[in-house]
Amino acid sequence: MITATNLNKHFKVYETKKGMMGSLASLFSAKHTLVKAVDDISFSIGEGEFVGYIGPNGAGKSTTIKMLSGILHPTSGSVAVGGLSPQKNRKDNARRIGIVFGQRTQLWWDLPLRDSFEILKAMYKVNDKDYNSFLKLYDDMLDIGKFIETPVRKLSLGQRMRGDLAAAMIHNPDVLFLDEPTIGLDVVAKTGIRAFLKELNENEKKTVLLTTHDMDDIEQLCRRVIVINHGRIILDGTLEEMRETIGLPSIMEVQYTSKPEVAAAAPLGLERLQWEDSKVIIHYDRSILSAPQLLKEVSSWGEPVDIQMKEPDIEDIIQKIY
Ligand SMILES: Nc1ncnc2c1ncn2[C@@H]1O[C@H](COP(=O)(O)OP(=O)(O)OP(=O)(O)O)[C@@H](O)[C@H]1O
Repeated sequence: MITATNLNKHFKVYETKKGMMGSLASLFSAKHTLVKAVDDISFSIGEGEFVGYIGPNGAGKSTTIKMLSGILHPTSGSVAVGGLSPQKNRKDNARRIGIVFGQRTQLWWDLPLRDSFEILKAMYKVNDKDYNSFLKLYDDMLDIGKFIETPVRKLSLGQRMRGDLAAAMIHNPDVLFLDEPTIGLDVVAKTGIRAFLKELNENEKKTVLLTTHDMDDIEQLCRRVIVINHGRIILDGTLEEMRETIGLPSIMEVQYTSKPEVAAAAPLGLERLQWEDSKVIIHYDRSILSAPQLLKEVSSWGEPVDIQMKEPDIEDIIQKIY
């Protein structure tokens, strides 16, 4: 369904000098550095897959998505969506894909949400019957009926994101590219968006490529993850394989009634300890040390009043892969 073959995108970044004369000189200077934003990557995603595309800031995720959606041309190599090149068949590709960039909106800021939908309906030449089914389905799944008459600028971030997701699906594409769709959302809004994406994949059979910095998105939605760093793929496999390869650390935060007395001899599997007054943050390898074993250990250090389990950030995971 989606393939990238020996894909490269290199950007020439020209050296800029300070001051007016410097800026003028830079115009004629040939000095530049080459940024290999995407560096010889290949992958293939089948119909109906839900794949997490993860990596630290500047890894090359957005650049890949921009090439898959036809916004950018590869320096070399190729991409195909449903067998077609997005660069050579921009219009056909646009009908087949939906895109959401969490940091930007494709909705018209001052218009009610419904007007944005109607503009997109006209752009994609969606007939009335399909449009009405779309409105019904997305009201059921995202509750958009509640705020469809509200100008986009007055929507909460969670509502705006739901509007953006619905807008990306107005022409019923088979493939969805999502670049950080849960960024900045609170827990409740994130849960709603995840439930919607799960339904879209499982019931509507959409193929999804998701970029996120939130490990919970990955855990709850993706069976497969592609990890990219410095433009290169460093891991492509199931979540279980990623866990095995990395020995994924888990985090437990324990709040005590007073400063705890941590035992000098750490149990096997405990990797890192951080103190913040009466709170202790523990990074541990759960393939060696189970949560119940750790709970028993931390209970002997003092009187816990609150215990929270956390997943590591994507950045922690990438660091661990290296
Ligand atoms: N138009 C451009 N000109 C020059 N360099 C660019 C351009 N676009 C991206 N880059 C560089 O390419 C690299 C990859 O950027 P990209 O936006 O794809 O990363 P990302 O993985 O999406 O990061 P983030 O998680 O921060 O969004 C970075 O070093 C970035 O500075």
